[in-house]
Amino acid sequence: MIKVEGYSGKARATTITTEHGEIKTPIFMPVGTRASVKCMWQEDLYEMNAQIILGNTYHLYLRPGHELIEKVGGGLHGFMNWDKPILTDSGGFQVFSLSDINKITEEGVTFSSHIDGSKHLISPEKSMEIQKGLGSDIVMAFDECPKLPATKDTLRESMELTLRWAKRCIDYKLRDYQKLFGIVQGGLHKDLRTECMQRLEEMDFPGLALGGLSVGEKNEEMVDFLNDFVHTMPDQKPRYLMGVGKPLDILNGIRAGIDMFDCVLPTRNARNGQFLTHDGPLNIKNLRFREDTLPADPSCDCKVCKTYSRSYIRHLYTTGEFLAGNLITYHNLYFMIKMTQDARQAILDDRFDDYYKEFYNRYTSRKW
Ligand SMILES: CC(C)(C)OC(=O)NCc1c[nH]c2nc(N)[nH]c(=O)c12
Ligand SMILES: [Zn+2]
Repeated sequence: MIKVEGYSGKARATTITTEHGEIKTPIFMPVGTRASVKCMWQEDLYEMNAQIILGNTYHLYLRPGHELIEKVGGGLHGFMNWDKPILTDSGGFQVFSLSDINKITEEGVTFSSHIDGSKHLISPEKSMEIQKGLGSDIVMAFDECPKLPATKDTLRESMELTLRWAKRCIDYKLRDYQKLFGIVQGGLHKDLRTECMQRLEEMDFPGLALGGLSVGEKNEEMVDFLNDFVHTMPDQKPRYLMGVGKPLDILNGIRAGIDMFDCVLPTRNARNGQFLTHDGPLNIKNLRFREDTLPADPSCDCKVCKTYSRSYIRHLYTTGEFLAGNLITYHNLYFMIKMTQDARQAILDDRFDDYYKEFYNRYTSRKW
C-alpha cells in the first residue's frame, strides 16, 4: 500500500507500507544477494538508515536452499536477523547473468548451477514458492530479461513470455498479501512498454517494476525513455527501476518519477577501492592520496569520514587489509542513502530541480 506525499515536477515522495514496516521513498536498496550485504553487519545497515535490502531467489535457492532458511529461521528475516523489509528478486535475471548453460521454455528456465553444475528448473511457480519460503515483503514476478541489443520482434516475443509468466505468478495466490510486483519489459520501445504495462495492470499487481533498463554507459537513451514513460505509470502504485544505478542515474530516475532503486555498484566498486563523493567518484588506490589527511568525502558526515583519512584507507587497501572493504562499503551505502533522503526532502520542499542541478554540477566537476 502506498501514500503519495508530494510531487516536485515529476519527482515524487511516497510512503510504502509492508509487513515489516514503512519505506520512505525515493529509496536506495542495498543488495544482499546471499543474505548478506557484503562487508556490512546488519547493525551497520540499521545505523545508516537502510530501510529495505534485497535478497536473491536464484542464489538462496542454490545455497543454502529456501527450505533450510524457512526451517532454521522461519524465513530470511529470522535467518539473517534483519527485521526491516526485504525485497527478493525472482531469479530469472540472475540465471541469465550467472549460469552460462540455460534454456528457456514455456515452463521456465532450466540451468546448470554455477556452483556445482547440477541441473535445475526455475519456473514462475518455483520462483513464487522460493520467495514465499524466504518470507520476503516484496516478491518480484518471474520475468525474462532479454539480452540487448535485440530486435523489436525478439523484444515482443520475450515480453509476451514475461506476461504469460506474470499471470502464473499472480495465480500462485501470493498477491493476497499485497506483496507481488509485476515487471515491465519491452526494451526502449514505448509502445511495447505501454502495452506490457497495461496488460500487467489487468492482472492488478500491487506494484510495478521496470526491468531491462540497467544498461551500461548509453544511459541518455534510458533517461529519455524514463522521462517519457514513467509518469504514465499508475500513480497509486510503487515504481521500481531494477538494477539502477550510479548516483546520477538514480537522480535521473527520481526526476522521471521512480520511487525505488537497487544496484550492486556502490558495494562492488567499494571492494575495488572506489569511493562515491559529492565531487564525483574517487579511487583510493590513486598515488595522489598517499599522504592525504582529508577524509574520503569532506562533505560526508558518516562515521568513516569522521574518523579515517584517505592516506590511512589507501594504506589499508594497498596492503589488502579487509578493513578497507568495510570502510569504503559503509561510506558508499551511507552516501547513496543520504542522497535519496536529501532528494526526498527536496521533493517535499518542491525544490527538487535545484537539488538536482546542485548535485549534478558538483558531482561532474571532475576534481580528480
Ligand atoms: C542489462 C540488461 C538490459 C540485460 O538487463 C537489465 O537491464 N536488467 C535489469 C534488471 C536488474 N535486475 C533485474 N531483475 C529482474 N527480475 N529483471 C530485470 O530486468 C532486472
Ligand atoms: Zn562518509
